[in-house]
This record gives sequence, structure tokens and C-alpha cells, in this order.
Amino acid sequence: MDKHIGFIGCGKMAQAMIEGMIKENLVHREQISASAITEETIVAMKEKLNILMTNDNKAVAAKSDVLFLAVKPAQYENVIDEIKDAVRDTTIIVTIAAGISLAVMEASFQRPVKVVRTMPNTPSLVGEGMSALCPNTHLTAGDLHVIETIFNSFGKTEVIPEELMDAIPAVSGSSPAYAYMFIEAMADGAVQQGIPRKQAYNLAAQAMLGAAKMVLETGEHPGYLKDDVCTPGGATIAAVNTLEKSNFRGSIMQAMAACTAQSQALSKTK
Ligand SMILES: NC(=O)C1=CN([C@@H]2O[C@H](COP(=O)(O)OP(=O)(O)OC[C@H]3O[C@@H](n4cnc5c(N)ncnc54)[C@H](OP(=O)(O)O)[C@@H]3O)[C@@H](O)[C@H]2O)C=CC1
Ligand SMILES: O=C(O)[C@@H]1CCC=N1
Repeated sequence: MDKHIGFIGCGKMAQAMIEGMIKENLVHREQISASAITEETIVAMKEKLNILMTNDNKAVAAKSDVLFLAVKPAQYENVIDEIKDAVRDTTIIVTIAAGISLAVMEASFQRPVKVVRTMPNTPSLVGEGMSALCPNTHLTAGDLHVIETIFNSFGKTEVIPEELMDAIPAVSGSSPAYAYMFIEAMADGAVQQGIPRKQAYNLAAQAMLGAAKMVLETGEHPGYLKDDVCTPGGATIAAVNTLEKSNFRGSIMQAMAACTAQSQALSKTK
């Protein structure tokens, strides 16, 4: 891709996307630049990613065709104030923060700008990201194609209407955290039964990966796939019964409602 891609902020999410893009050969390393605050991050990321690293946000903003704002939500206001005059009218600005709306972005730049509100996730690092995208009205079909090409290089994408964006962290932006908790819990359960720790993580994680692939690749309903595992009078249905008694599905839905409420609360403070 013949574009310069910039990142304001080079933390966990920016690194996952940059490494994903590089692994997929979307762009050469010299087509990516990123800024951070501390010398420690600048030196560490230069060493790890071999991209142009700087503490000069304006310089990154000025040279980017696509500019990711990859700082925490609380830092958006100050960062936009700093860079807004350096950003070109043709630059596509990508927000990845929970709770920052397109209206807030447009108002902060104080002029018509191309903005895409997105919600990626950290598995982008290994090319298995899931990102929701929501462009504003200033993006052309060609601009959206550029953004989809970038995000598809490190995973999959769905274009989502803005009124649903606060619900996305719960299902894909934040959900890797609870998937890791599930894997950790299964590994603990395996260790309790005498299985060595390293093998326990491999067994649990590969079972999760395989189950997810079954849903995506067979197109079968997850309930049908679950039924296929449950031998009548067998071991699996005993586990399913215990999970139902401890409100497994209800707990997950409640956690997701809390996640969505927090995203909405972040939106309201902006
Ligand atoms: N982590 C995740 O799973 C996901 C995160 N997000 C969103 O991504 C965004 C970033 O999160 P995450 O990567 O986890 O956060 P991190 O804390 O890991 O990274 C934040 C980065 O921003 C840099 N930074 C802070 N202030 C400035 C500034 N004024 N100018 C330039 N750089 C600055 C920090 O620099 P330094 O290192 O020098 O302090 C750091 O590199 C958030 O808005 C979050 O909502 C979205 C989806 C998933
Ligand atoms: O916890 C958060 O607010 C961000 C959004 C999704 C993942 N991390």
C-alpha cells in the first residue's frame, strides 16, 4: 500500500496493529511512524518495531495519509488540540478509543475532517484481530477501502452504525480479556487434575481456538455444535449442567452489559 501510516501513541494496541501490518507485508517499515511521550517507549519501540519513533506528534500528523490516535481516551482532547493544524485535509484520522464519538472528533478538529471511529482488539498482533469500523460522511468509498485494507491486514472487519459502537468493546474489543480468563481457569482446572501447567495452557487454548474456528467455518449454530460434544449420560453434559447452575451464560451477559455501560459513560463525559 502506497500510504504513510502514523500513530500518535505507541502502546499495547498500536504495537499490536503495527506488528500485524508488518507481518502481513501491508507496508514497509519506513512507511510507518509513531510518537510516544517517554524516551523509554521511543527507544524500546524503535528497537522492537524498527519504525520511525519520535516525541513530535505534529511531525507524525503532518506526514501521515492515515493517522491513528492510539492514546487513552482522556488524552484525546490535548492531543487533538496539539495536532489539529498539522493534519492535512486529505488525511484519514482513525480513532480507536472506547467512547469517543464522531461528533466529538469533528467538533475537536473545528473543520471538516475525514474520521473513522473504530474498535480493534489486541489479537491483531497475530493477524486474528476483529475490528468494528464506522466512517464519518467525509470519507469516500475509496477512503473506506483504504481503511478496510489496513484493518483486514491484521484480522477481520465489520462496518457498524455509530449507535452500536458503544456495544462493540463488550463483544470484541474487551472480550479477549475474558477469553484469557476462561483459558486460565481451564488450565487451573487441568492442573488440579494433575496435568502439567504448560500442557494445560496448550490444551485449553487450542480447544478454544478450534471451537471458535468451528463456529466461523461450519456456519453451524453454537448450540448445535455444543450438542454434538455432549454424549448422552456422558462427561460433557455433567460439566454443562454445573455451568448452567452457576449462571455461566448469565454472568457473561451481565459482564457485557457492564462493559457497554462503561463505554456509554465514557462517551457522556466527552
Ligand atoms: N488495549 C486494548 O486491548 C485496546 C485498546 N483500545 C484503545 O486504544 C487506546 C490506547 O490503549 P492502549 O494501547 O491499551 O494504551 P497504552 O497505555 O498501552 O498506550 C498509550 C500510548 O500513548 C502514549 N501517549 C500518552 N500520552 C501521549 C501524548 N500526549 N502524545 C503522544 N503519545 C502519548 C503513551 O506513551 P508512553 O509509552 O511514552 O507513556 C503510550 O505509548 C485507548 O484509547 C483504548 O481505549 C481499543 C481497543 C483495544
Ligand atoms: O478497556 C478499555 O477501555 C479498552 C477498550 C477495549 C479494550 N480496552
